[in-house]
Amino acid sequence: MTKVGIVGGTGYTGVELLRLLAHHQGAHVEVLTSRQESGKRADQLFPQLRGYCDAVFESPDIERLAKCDAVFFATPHGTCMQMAPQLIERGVRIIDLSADFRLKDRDVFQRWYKMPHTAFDLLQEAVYGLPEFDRFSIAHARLVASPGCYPTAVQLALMPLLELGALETTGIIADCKSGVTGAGREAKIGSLYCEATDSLKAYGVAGHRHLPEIEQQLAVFAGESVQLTFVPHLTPMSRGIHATIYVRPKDPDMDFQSKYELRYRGEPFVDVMPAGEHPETRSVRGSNVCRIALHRAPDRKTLVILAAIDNLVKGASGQALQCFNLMFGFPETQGLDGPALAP
Ligand SMILES: NC(=O)C1=CN([C@@H]2O[C@H](COP(=O)(O)OP(=O)(O)OC[C@H]3O[C@@H](n4cnc5c(N)ncnc54)[C@H](OP(=O)(O)O)[C@@H]3O)[C@@H](O)[C@H]2O)C=CC1
Ligand SMILES: CC(=O)N[C@@H](CCC(=O)OP(=O)(O)O)C(=O)O
Repeated sequence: MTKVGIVGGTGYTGVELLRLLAHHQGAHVEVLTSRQESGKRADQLFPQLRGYCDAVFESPDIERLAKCDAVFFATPHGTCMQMAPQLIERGVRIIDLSADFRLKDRDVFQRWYKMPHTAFDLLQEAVYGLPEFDRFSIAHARLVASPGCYPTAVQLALMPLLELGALETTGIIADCKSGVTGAGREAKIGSLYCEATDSLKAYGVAGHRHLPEIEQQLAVFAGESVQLTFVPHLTPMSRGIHATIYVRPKDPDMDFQSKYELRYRGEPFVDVMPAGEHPETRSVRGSNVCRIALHRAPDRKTLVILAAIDNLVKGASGQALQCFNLMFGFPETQGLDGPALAP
């Protein structure tokens, strides 16, 4: 059994990792941390885990975590960078769900996250954990930076055409909607039922911290800088991300559908829907799948790309587990099989 640690086991992504790992044949949760719930059994706080998880929360401790083969950090930004150097030195492989190692440029990180980066020597080594782009590097990584939820949907939606050099690389618009679990489990006024329900609002229009992450990665696909307008919205659903992306193809007559089908052929977690379909967040609820559909706008010059993921699965814990499987030689779909929970 591969010994796994989870730092931040009481958060939405930490608990989702526990749910997914319950179906994993080759991993055992050896260390599970929470500073606030230390001493309590996980299945006492989260009864859905009764019969599946015998782990007990403990405070994060390097010596305990160093006994694991892999440690997932399901923690706020700034936590993993404090512990990662010591754990990597001890031979532990790390999958970080936070943004600590996603941005390659330390100054860009510090500007957007408003904190000093204390482990910047690991920034270049960290592998960005999007398996559909580079599963080989993930498989060999000591440190994987699991992508953000919005960036996952936007990248999978745009990667095929950017790789082909088929898009105008300015003026791309990504209009994205997220469920409330995207904001984490910590008590915040904006996440209260009465604040979030029966309403929809944009936020971060002037600049959201996922913008530099998305632009960094799109530039890797395109081989040139890509300029994007990214507008996130909070929607009254618990899980899900929906991205509506407007692009200008260089050749509007290109057969986009077949390019996507070809690019994602054999990908277990990307579903290119038949032409004319519309992905729904409920069709990916609880699943690691990103569903994509392509539509030509009536002007015939604009292509509209739709993508739906579950922010807690393909947008976070599922993708992190997919990376773990690649790193430890398990089938990539281990613990991630099965259809979504819809309706
Ligand atoms: N929610 C989502 O949809 C997504 C989240 N992410 C990222 O994943 C990470 C986790 O997100 P999420 O699960 O929503 O967060 P939550 O706020 O729900 O949970 C955070 C967890 O981290 C623990 N924690 C907080 N501060 C520290 C600390 N200083 N040291 C150790 N543990 C700490 C908390 O437990 P305790 O305080 O008891 O120790 C808690 O278990 C974040 O970086 C987030 O940005 C990425 C993609 C999607
Ligand atoms: C709805 C909501 O608040 N979503 C979060 C992003 C989700 C997320 O967790 O992204 P990271 O992994 O980069 O932290 C936000 O906009 O800040």
